[in-house]
Amino acid sequence: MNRPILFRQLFEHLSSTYTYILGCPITKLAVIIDPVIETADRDSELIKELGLTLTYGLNTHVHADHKTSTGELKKHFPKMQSILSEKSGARADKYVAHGEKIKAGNIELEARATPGHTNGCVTYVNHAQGMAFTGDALLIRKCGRTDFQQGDVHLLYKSVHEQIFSLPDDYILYPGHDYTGQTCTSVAEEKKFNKRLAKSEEEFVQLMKNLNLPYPEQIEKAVPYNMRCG
Ligand SMILES: N[C@@H](CCC(=O)N[C@@H](CSS)C(=O)NCC(=O)O)C(=O)O
Repeated sequence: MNRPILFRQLFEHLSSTYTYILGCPITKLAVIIDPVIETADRDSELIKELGLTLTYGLNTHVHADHKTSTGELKKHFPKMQSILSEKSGARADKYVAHGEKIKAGNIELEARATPGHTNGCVTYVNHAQGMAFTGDALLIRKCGRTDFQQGDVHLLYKSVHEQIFSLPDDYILYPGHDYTGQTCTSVAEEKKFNKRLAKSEEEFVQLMKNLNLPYPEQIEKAVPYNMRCG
């Protein structure tokens, strides 16, 4: 019998960020996706309680709204390597290219480049469990903004349609944030109900131009920190 993977979805309330832990039940090797500095102690304690050893700390992109805790987590798990897209232009221990696979025991994540929110955004797909971690490329019923960090509205539309909406309808999508209390969605739901991306490209571009969102509160500290944090 195939034993299920260990999986946790964790929330950091200052930036409304989701952090994910995926662990192999046999080898006890694990990865963490988008960990936040404020919750580094909570996350490392949980990983230890679950008997896991972190091998990789993945940032889906260079975050603008919070500091990553991959640097902090390396103090608890010295063998852990931080990972970012090769297109991120930031410091990391290892860089991933589109199509590359990240493995930790029986956990396998396919890196799919989904630029547009930033140029180094990656969606990680776990085909065995039918899950994808979209970072800020796709949020539940909406998507990441495109007004800073090399944001590109046309590229985001293409990324989501070609790399996320092309996944099987029943794959569960786990976002980088949610501001309304929701936790996950599915490819079928987002293709039908996403208020931005279920529209034509022209409508999407107009809508994104008129979002008028204030900049994230931590942007000035977070971006330079995340650019140099390995
Ligand atoms: N108020 C938050 C920032 C909210 C925000 O801008 N979120 C980003 C993702 S983090 S850079 C985004 O793309 N939002 C899209 C949207 O439509 O909400 C803070 O100050 O941290």
